[in-house]
Amino acid sequence: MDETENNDDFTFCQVGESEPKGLPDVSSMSIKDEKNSGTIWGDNSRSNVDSEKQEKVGSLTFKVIDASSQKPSTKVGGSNVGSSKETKSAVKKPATRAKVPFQIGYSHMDWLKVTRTHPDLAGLKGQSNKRLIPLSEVKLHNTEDSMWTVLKGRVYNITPYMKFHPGGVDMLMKAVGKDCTALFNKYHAWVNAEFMLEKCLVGILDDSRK
Ligand code: HEM
Repeated sequence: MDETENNDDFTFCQVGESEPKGLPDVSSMSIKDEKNSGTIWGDNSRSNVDSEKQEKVGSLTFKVIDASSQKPSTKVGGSNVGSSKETKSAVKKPATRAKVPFQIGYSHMDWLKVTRTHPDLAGLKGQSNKRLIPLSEVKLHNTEDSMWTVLKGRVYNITPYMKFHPGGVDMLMKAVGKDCTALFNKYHAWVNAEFMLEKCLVGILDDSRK
């Protein structure tokens, strides 16, 4: 078989015998039951804890330990094990992502089909999509029949994409007539909009003009 057809491209890495340097010896550590010791850190590390209080989130009860005056003696790879900051950040609620009901005919695949079949999604009517466009012109396109946005320095006509947006029309409306790069990155920096909106490109943002 030709070597280029060979799918067997796994990379194996040999694990050496020696212990990695700079890590604590975990074999000597022990995790004690709450009933016996009250903590999983063992007795020594608790001696300079400032205060300890019980807190409740939903059905979970946990202890918040304020060790702010503790010296950073147990640093491993840049993180201070058992610091009060870390203990508290575990309590932080995760950001909720509202699920938008899926509409038949408006899936990602449906959108891709539209981009392949529609002759002029951007509404260019023969104009070049390399034209330099000032933000003032983008701002004018905030009506239902023409909605423009700026994303990463490019100007798009997102009117045809509205109903296909998995985050919903209302969310995408926040992008209309302005630069939505920050919002876009906040919600989904991983989305390849350059590819998805390729056919909606109307021009390049002109930074030199207002
Ligand atoms: C302008 C270009 C945009 C494109 C091409 C786009 C595309 C997408 C895509 C492909 C998803 C699904 C991502 C996934 O499931 O991992 C998504 C979800 C989402 N988008 Fe956008 N988006 C854009 C702008 C925005 C803006 C400006 C906002 C906020 C104001 C926003 C808010 C959201 C939210 C909240 C979701 C999550 C919906 C869910 O989890 O069900 N998007 N978007």
